[in-house]
Amino acid sequence: MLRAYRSSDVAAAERPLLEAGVPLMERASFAVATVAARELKRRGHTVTGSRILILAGGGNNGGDALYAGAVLARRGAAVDILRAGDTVHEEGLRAALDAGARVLPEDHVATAARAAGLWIDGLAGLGLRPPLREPLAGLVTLLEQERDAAPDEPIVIAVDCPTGIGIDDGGLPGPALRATVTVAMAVPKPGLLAPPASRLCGRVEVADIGLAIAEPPAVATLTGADVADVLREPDESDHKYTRGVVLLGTGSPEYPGAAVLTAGGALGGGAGMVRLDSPEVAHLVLRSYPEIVLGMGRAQAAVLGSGVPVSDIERLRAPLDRALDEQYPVVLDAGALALLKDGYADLPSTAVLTPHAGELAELLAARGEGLTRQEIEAAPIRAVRLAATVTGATIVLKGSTDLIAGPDGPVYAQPARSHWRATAGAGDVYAGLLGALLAGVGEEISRAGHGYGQPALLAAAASWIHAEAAHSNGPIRAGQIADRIPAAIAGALHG
Ligand SMILES: NC(=O)C1=CN([C@@H]2O[C@H](COP(=O)(O)OP(=O)(O)OC[C@H]3O[C@@H](n4cnc5c(N)ncnc54)[C@H](O)[C@@H]3O)[C@@H](O)[C@H]2O)[C@@H](O)CC1
Ligand SMILES: Nc1ncnc2c1ncn2[C@@H]1O[C@H](COP(=O)(O)OP(=O)(O)O)[C@@H](O)[C@H]1O
Ligand SMILES: [K+]
Repeated sequence: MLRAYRSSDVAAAERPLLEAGVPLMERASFAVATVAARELKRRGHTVTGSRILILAGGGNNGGDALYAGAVLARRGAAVDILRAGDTVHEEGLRAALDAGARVLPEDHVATAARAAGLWIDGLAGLGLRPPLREPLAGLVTLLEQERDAAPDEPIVIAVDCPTGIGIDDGGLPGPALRATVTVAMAVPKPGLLAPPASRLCGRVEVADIGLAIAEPPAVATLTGADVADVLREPDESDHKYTRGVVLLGTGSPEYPGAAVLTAGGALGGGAGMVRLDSPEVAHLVLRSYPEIVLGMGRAQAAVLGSGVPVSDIERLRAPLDRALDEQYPVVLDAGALALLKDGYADLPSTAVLTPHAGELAELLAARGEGLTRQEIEAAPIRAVRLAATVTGATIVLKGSTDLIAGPDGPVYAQPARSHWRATAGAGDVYAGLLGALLAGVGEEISRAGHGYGQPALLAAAASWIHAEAAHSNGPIRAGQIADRIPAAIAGALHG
């Protein structure tokens, strides 16, 4: 699991080590220089003979970059230093100059940026409160223009974070310097995992500088190994009912395919049985999946609303009330979200809402929290947390990176592996898959009260599986994503 911590938690953990004289900056700069050398090699270059631009701001982030410049200059690189800030880390600057680096005159920035094959962004790190002020804002804008104009894009190594991003909230309130690789010191910070800031980070590498943080993470990303831990494999004591029954209240004459796709997601996700309570489209679903059973009945989880138009949502009220009364998990998608606009003031965390940004804006507006779709997209971590707090439910904000928040615990940020996933019906497949995961541990969830944390963890696991199943170098249909879920699960369980 990638665990991201707020900058204040990182600073608090660093303090005693710095007071004890632990050379954190030396370790950090060595990690940056190592990554820089490796990236040059990947492109067929050597450190010797390469031209490198060190962007040194006034804080310790600039210090890291200057010491990294010293290491690279000693290894034969031609290193130019851009002093951005009235003061820079003096020892770092001396080390770089002693190793043969040179300080650029101010009016040479554009020329030096164009000449360098690799830039090290040490303009600002954890101490930054965006948006950038002048002169940094102008400098970053100029560098971005130079990069766009360059025939060969330079490699940009961000020290700790791309300068300008919202480190703790994932926002992008102004200009920021996009990176090829971000070398996160000790731990990632929330903006490295969560959009929109995460889109500027390139590949995130974590440098072990010997710092451990005990606090719970603010944002986390599951890996395949975490998903394997979360899934319960059937054993000799299982039968279809213990595996979990998923009840679908999905699809309608207007959107019949949604019933097929949620059924595909639930069956692919390993439900012991899938029941369908949508008589008007039952025959269509049976044609694709003869495994499904028709009608209401006992269930360990329900999936409601995918492909149900607002004109028809009253039919979802009975299955929703039943899930809430019997305390089993329920996924509320599309049409079912409209049902929540009146009443249902206090939902349990076992109700999992799966809106995209537009649906989340409507849901929040109905609860007196006026956030536009654009505001949600600009600060989505804040929006999912807010939605979880005001509803009590678990929220999955679907997008290029799915963001998942429960009433407590971290926000999970699960990135897509391919943007071909953005196709009609992919969300329906997700809803069905999530239903299967929730049903498989449904009994455990109800027994542990409302199982805080657990539904969010399972929703994050479903996002990982969905992203894996949708991984593709070319177009993919939602039905194909459903078909590839079993292989994605097998891959998580058995590599
Ligand atoms: N704390 C430490 O001693 C260690 C820190 N490390 C590095 O140090 C960094 C943190 O160092 P600092 O706390 O010095 O912070 P920074 O290096 O991020 O310095 C903040 C600088 O940005 C400027 N700034 C802040 N907001 C601005 C805005 N909106 N517009 C323009 N300028 C702005 C400040 O005036 C200051 O010069 C980490 O990210 C990491 O790279 C590592 O060396 C490991 C040890
Ligand atoms: N840019 C993107 N890249 C990858 N996946 C995306 C992107 N945008 C959205 N998605 C995914 O596509 C799906 C869209 O779901 P949704 O909006 O409910 O559409 P539908 O109702 O047609 O299924 C979600 O699983 C979401 O995570
Ligand atoms: K930086």
